[in-house]
Amino acid sequence: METISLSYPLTEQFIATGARPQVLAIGQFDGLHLGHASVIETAVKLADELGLPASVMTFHPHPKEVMKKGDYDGYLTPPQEKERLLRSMGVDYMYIVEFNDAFSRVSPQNFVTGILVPLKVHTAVVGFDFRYGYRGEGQAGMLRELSENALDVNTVPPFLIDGEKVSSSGIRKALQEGDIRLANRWLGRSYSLTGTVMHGEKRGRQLGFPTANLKLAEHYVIPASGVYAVRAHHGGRSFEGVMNVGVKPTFHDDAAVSWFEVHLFDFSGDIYDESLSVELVHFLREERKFGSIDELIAQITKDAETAKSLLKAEKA
Ligand SMILES: Cc1cc2nc3c(=O)[nH]c(=O)nc-3n(C[C@H](O)[C@H](O)[C@H](O)COP(=O)(O)O)c2cc1C
Ligand SMILES: Nc1ncnc2c1ncn2[C@@H]1O[C@H](COP(=O)(O)OP(=O)(O)OP(=O)(O)O)[C@@H](O)[C@H]1O
Repeated sequence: METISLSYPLTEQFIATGARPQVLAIGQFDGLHLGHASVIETAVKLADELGLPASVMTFHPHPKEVMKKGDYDGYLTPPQEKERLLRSMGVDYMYIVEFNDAFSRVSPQNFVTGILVPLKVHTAVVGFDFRYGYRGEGQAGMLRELSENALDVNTVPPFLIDGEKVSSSGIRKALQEGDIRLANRWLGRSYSLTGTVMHGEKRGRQLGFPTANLKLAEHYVIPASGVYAVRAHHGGRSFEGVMNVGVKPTFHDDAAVSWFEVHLFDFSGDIYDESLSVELVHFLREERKFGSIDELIAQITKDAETAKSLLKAEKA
């Protein structure tokens, strides 16, 4: 897969060299959840049938971040993760269109005549509720007409689970409320955070539970504080473990910033400054203030046992 950064208006040089008949899925696609997968899989299948490349167009930064909408709270899948997932779905080209104030004012007509037509899009694949252009005034059904029949449109019906439309906003809400089960079900995989291992407060080792403190690599949607059973990936190897997301109230009265501390089972070694990805598989409990260190140790010992049995049950 090739990743191509674009900004509006497209340059003459890009139009001359980069445009090709293609099947293009368009959307924000933050999270690449099961609803997004149904749109992208439709594009990949259609491209295959037509013998054309399959491409995906997405926008960065997140429009809600640029528009300073109050409810913007980070990425479910920052660009690098989106790239990795799209590659694994068989996409040939990923276009990342720069989203800024000026782009937010481009009309639906200009989005079509200034981007889709010069890109030589053969078929645009979009979800039933896809909106584009200034104030989201453009609808899926208008794409063909706005292009003067230069492109076809394939509109994908809603992907529902238990009668509800799978959506990025639903996943954000579930993560923030500690409903990791629903978030993971809608994502079709476990929510994952990637970061660099930093020095912590050096207390973990004394507790008998050394922890890798994660400095998140991107502005992620932060899941609810509490303890999670996790699967972690480091340098091509995978480990199971437990993670605490929170402020460590047993030791701090007024901490404002969350820590992401992972204790990996069956691991010893120095991984400071290295990259670690952590999949949040189950929510175990809320973070608590313990009256003594012994009580905290006893609870973490129980957390580790619970995590091991839940993760084992999952593999069976
Ligand atoms: C599985 C797990 C659960 C934890 N639960 C809590 C908790 O409920 N309350 C709390 O104050 N700290 C909790 N902690 C955080 C520990 O206090 C922390 O790991 C310890 O302070 C060591 O971190 P440090 O070396 O950065 O100080 C938990 C840590 C882990 C690994
Ligand atoms: N559940 C779904 N079923 C079918 N298509 C979907 C679904 N969710 C999103 N899409 C489509 O995928 C593309 C990307 O959508 P977008 O990222 O805005 O979706 P979303 O998950 O509903 O986001 P949000 O919750 O922030 O509105 C759009 O074309 C949209 O119509």
